[in-house]
Amino acid sequence: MDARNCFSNLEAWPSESKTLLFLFPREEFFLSGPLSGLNSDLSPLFSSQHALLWKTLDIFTIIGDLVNIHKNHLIFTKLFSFTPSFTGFSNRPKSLKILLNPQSHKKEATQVYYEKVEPLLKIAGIKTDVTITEYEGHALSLLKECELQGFDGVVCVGGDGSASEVAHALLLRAQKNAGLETDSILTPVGAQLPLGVIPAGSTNVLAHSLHGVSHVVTATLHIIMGHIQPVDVCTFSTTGKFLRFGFSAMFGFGGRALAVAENHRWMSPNQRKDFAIMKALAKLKPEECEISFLPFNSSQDLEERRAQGYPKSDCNDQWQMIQGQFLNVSIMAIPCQCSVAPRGLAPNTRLNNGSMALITARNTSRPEFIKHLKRYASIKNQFNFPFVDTYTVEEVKVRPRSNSSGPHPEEDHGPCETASGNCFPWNVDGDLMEVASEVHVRVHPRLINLYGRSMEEMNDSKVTCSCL
Ligand SMILES: Nc1ncnc2c1ncn2[C@@H]1O[C@H](COP(=O)(O)OP(=O)(O)OP(=O)(O)O)[C@@H](O)[C@H]1O
Repeated sequence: MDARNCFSNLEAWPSESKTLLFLFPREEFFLSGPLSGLNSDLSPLFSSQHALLWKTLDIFTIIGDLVNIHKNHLIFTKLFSFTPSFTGFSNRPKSLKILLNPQSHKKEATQVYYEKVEPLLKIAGIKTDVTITEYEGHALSLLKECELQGFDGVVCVGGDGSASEVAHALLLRAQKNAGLETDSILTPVGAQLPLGVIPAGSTNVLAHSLHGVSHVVTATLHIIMGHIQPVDVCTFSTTGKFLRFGFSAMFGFGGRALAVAENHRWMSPNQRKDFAIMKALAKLKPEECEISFLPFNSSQDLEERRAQGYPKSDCNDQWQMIQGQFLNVSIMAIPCQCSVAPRGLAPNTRLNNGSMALITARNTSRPEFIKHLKRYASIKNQFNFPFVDTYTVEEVKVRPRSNSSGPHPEEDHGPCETASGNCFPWNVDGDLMEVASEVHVRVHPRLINLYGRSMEEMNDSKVTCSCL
């Protein structure tokens, strides 16, 4: 029903204060009229953010004198109160642990939090405990030990690297709490607390994939409403040793470009990103490797598969293998949407379908590879190239055949040198992971709950309106 139809009967109402409960999924409405008696805390809602708030909140209560409805405007003579109604939102948090990376992107996370996020959390009556991280890995070490009893969720304000570090830390903590060995994690247990992601980084792939947009207020409102979205997570291990949890990874071009960027941290984030891509393209080289993968068996119900126990590494007969020279290998459990790839780096995967996209780009000419990269920004199919293959998988093993094809270790975009020999750069959620040998990636369905709602669910929901 059109939300405006709900109001057609209201003209007959006596002109006194009313309490109205409306359900307007994704409708855009504006309030206007003197806001007399309105709690001053609420005023930010009616300034620059109000249109967005109305679009995003599903249910809210208005107490005031409604005198007219004109197009999308609800006109009040008085407005005493305006509060989101949380009836039925059982996951709505009351207390949150906030981890804020002040160094993300152009160092704007602190301002973003205190100007845009905190006022909304305050209005919603949510208590917060903020830690501003002081160094890389601070969130991880803090979440190992800190008391989380009494918190309903953890929120990360930062970019993908920070969000991934916090997700990794929450999952590691869950394994320890469950008494599980963390040296080699085969069947991990899920994180105990949901994670909210406030985008304040340079790419914000996780927030974009969750909300369809990288938008601070939208992300905050999902947290306030307690919208929970289960999300698949990958484990990365090498020679049987667990390395980390993560959502996506790139090997080859994607790993090398990140390694260059990390070596030029002194540049501004945008400059660094452009420089790294240009340099990695200029020195484009294929990696000789063997990739084995276990195709996703979608015919089996997820629950059934979980009950059978994960992973299925022992089903050796199902494994497939490809080998040769690859310019890039992407392994993604989430769509990885971002401004340069609005449909996603892996548009065919979903947040929680229990599978990963394996996308391989074999060796080709530089212009052809660039054409493929440019397609990510367009509406054309980025995979429609003879050298690109896509697979839907549950597990992948990437084994670089030798280090000889890579450039000299002194160059900052090739295999790096460690005490144990050369190693290869991987880009895991925007973080550099350097590994000398085979990397084994497994997907674990719905291992973590994130605050948000998948785009498919939002698009599927029916527009309803109920007036009480
Ligand atoms: N105070 C700090 N100083 C330096 N590094 C930090 C600090 N706090 C956190 N970090 C680290 O900074 C890394 C990158 O941060 P983050 O991902 O938030 O920003 P970004 O790289 O700008 O964004 P994106 O990953 O979206 O491109 C994270 O891995 C995190 O561990």
